[in-house]
Amino acid sequence: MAELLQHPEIMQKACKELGEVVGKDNIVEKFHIPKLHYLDAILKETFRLHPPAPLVPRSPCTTQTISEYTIPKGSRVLFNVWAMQRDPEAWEKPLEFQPERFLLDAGRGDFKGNNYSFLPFGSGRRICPGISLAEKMILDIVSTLLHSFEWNIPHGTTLDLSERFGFVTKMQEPLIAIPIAKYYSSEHYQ
Ligand code: HEM
Repeated sequence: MAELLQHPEIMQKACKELGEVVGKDNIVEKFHIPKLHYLDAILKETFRLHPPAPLVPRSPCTTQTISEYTIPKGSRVLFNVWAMQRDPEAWEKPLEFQPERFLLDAGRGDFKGNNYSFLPFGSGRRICPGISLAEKMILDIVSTLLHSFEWNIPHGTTLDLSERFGFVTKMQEPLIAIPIAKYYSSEHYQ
């Protein structure tokens, strides 16, 4: 939501897609979600720039040598997914919020951990088992928020997208956004 408020043109495109797929005075339902390709690209771009779990831990069960590094058995290794997903060698204009990059190359947004420059849910045998639940819930919630309300930040304020680094990434300052009802009928909000 913060990135969308920062990029009104992207928010507008997402709302246009919702208007076409869901219809102006209908509520979002489960069968609409797989048709929301642009919103899905927004979710992937958000996970790329702001992975909720920025460090993925591993511990080798035997001593391993990778390039000139020896990693002793049992040591704690943290994969910095946050940095990997902003690597300029893997991503064009890595610091820009551009959902289109996932529309042009759908394989890049694979959550299964096969693409080592995009690992928001980890990879391998300890990969997150909640991927499909998380993806469905977030798309369900964000699509409903966008389709039901127009969003603005409070007058005279600016958005601060800086993050608090930790086990789970959070915004440094909580997002404050003001909803304005979009539907004519109040039934939709009950
Ligand atoms: C935005 C949503 C979520 C994100 C970004 C996320 C991310 C992650 C990541 C990065 C890992 C570590 C994977 C690895 O070590 O390779 C993980 C592990 C795990 N996640 Fe999630 N997760 C999310 C939601 C969920 C949900 C909804 C559930 C359960 C309903 C869940 C259950 C788990 C469990 C049980 C593990 C540990 C798996 C293991 O160690 O074998 N996660 N998650």
